[in-house]
Amino acid sequence: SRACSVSAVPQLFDVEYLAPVQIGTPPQTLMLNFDTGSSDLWVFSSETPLRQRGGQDLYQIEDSSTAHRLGNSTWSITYGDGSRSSGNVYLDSVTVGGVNVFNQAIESATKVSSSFTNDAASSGVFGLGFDSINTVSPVKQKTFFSNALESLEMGLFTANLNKAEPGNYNFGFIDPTEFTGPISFVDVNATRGFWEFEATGFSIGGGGNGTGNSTSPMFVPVGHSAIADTGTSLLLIPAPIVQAYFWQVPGAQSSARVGGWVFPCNATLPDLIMHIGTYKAVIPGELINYAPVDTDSFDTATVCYGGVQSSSGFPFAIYGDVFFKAQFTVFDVDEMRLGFAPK
Ligand SMILES: CC[C@H](C)[C@H](NC(=O)[C@H](C)NC(=O)[C@@H](CCSC)NC[C@@H](N)Cc1ccccc1)C(=O)O
Repeated sequence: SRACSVSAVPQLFDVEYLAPVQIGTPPQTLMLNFDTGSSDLWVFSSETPLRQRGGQDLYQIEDSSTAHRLGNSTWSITYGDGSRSSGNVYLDSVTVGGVNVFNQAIESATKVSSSFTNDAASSGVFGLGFDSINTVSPVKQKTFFSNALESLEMGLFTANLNKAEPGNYNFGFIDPTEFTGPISFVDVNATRGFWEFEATGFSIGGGGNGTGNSTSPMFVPVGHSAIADTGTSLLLIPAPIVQAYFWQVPGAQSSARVGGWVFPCNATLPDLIMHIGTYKAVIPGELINYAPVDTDSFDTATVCYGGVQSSSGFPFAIYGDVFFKAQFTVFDVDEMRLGFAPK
């Protein structure tokens, strides 16, 4: 089929969104982390050492009649959070929501780091970045989207993620029921292999309880490069913006112990508006209350962790799932652009 849709299921605290992928013949369905911030499709498999498994469903290579080894090829990937995995490469049939790619490179893990072992729900990562950063050696392999492109109605896919309930990824078409108003587009720079774009600044909106000030909030021109990364949970942006935001929240502080900005869970959080070209991406305050850090047994006040944190340490901002819960996003490789619309 020339288009497809697949559900995106949030895990606890929306830390990641997993989608079902069929691999091999007969089809084996695995839940994979759809990640626009990387370009390797890798899975836990029958080659993953027993002590590095943690209950994940596995790609049983020997059970697939269409699997064949990609000779003397290996892969090895490191992610921004320090997690890593590596292994061998097979070609096999992959189907997502009914769209099939016959000889998709599937990277079988013979080694994974502990954060992957400890994540029982995820059987691997489904890269949706640009082929240039695929790690297979000696010959880089293409992503599913890249391989499926010629058979898709339109050369794009969309992300429609939700807080604590399933959303979906669509390939080859834009579903007008998933957003409101016109889609605003911004150019993509794929030089670093990511869906990279330029944001121009921010403003801080009214509180969640409609106490927004009568005049429109002041635009602050803190321009920055950013990548659209569905594989990152939070919205990581320049420290001055995060500071200015949490200075509006009584009791908020940047905690070295916790490793980021925290605040009283009963705080009313203002909206954060990221300006991208002429588009104003509103992230409602309630999405910025990411999760409780801990409950102080001596009083009801609990400490909560910000869904917006600093991107210092990275060469760009990382617009992760907190952003995609608020904005319908189009990843358009035909026109090399990203599209955003309110939901
Ligand atoms: C430290 C490694 C740097 C970041 C770089 N690696 C990358 O850029 C990789 C491809 N992408 C990533 O590490 C990031 C994007 C760049 S962050 C600087 N996205 C993917 C990540 N969020 C997905 C993930 C999924 C599940 C578990 C953890 C992480 C490299 O290999 O050089």
